[in-house]
Amino acid sequence: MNTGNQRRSRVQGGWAATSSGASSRLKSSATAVSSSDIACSKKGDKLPMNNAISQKEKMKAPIWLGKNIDQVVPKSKYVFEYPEEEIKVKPEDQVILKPGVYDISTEPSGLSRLRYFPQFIEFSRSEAIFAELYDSIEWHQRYDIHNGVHAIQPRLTQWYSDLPYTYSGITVEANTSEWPKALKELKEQLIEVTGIEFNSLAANLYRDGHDSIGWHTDDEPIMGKRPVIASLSFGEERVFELRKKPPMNESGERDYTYSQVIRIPLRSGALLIMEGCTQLDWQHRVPKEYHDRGPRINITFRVARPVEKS
Ligand SMILES: O=C(O)CCC(=O)C(=O)O
Ligand SMILES: [Fe+2]
Repeated sequence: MNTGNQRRSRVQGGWAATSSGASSRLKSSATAVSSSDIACSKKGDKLPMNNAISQKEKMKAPIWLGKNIDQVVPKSKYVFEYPEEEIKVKPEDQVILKPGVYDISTEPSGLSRLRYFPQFIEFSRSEAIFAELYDSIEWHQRYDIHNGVHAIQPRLTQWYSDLPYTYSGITVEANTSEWPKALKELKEQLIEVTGIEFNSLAANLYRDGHDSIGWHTDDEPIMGKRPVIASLSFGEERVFELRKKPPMNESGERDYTYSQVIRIPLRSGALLIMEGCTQLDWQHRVPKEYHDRGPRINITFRVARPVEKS
């Protein structure tokens, strides 16, 4: 509502500016605009009195106060301003199907590298190995601890190493029992092709499509900072997924909504080697599947060394 000393004239849907009000603001910010330009007044019309707007009103008068159809709009008013909020776009999921060496990220921490050999072991041998491992490994049902709560692992496992292994809140004791023959042979074959002296292994038996392993990293201290992990698969094909770790927020949490995801089908006889910073900068998992899947065995060869106490 206009009060006596705040009176302005309404002209064709806009507020008629005063020479000392909005018009003076426009003059100072762009090319000089005369009061007749601004007010679209007929000759002889009276412009509102300058002193009709209080000093306070002039200060808070909105920028569009003097806008009118004849007004020359200073270009600078339409300069595009970038939104302050960061716009995040989730990169498209990638699928790796061809054999090769894949450098999946380069962070300040270093390079994360995968080596993928879909048919490292020929099919008939891999099926024979599956049968041998299924029968000869003493499979265990273990539990994870999440936030103090025990949860049954949706798979069976075994660990072979002179050292105990701690992950997901549980410690699996060292297991110095003799390795099944197939595992000894596979270890020698991998040492030969990689030059890495693997000395430990974790075995998983996924009984069907409902068995899985959740997002995790194999970053147990006994494996060192940039472990090389060689993973062999036998039996039913399952999809192995990796997702990039985003930076932590102020509360130490990570939001994976926009993370890059890589999928790799691991069929019987496939070898996948994770190395460099893959355990630092990425997580991996084998998700549940909702259609029929037969059993699958996965063996991950690792190098475990006692952790030096500082
Ligand atoms: O089953 C797989 O392919 C992965 C197993 C794994 O990530 C693990 O044992 O840490
Ligand atoms: Fe793992």
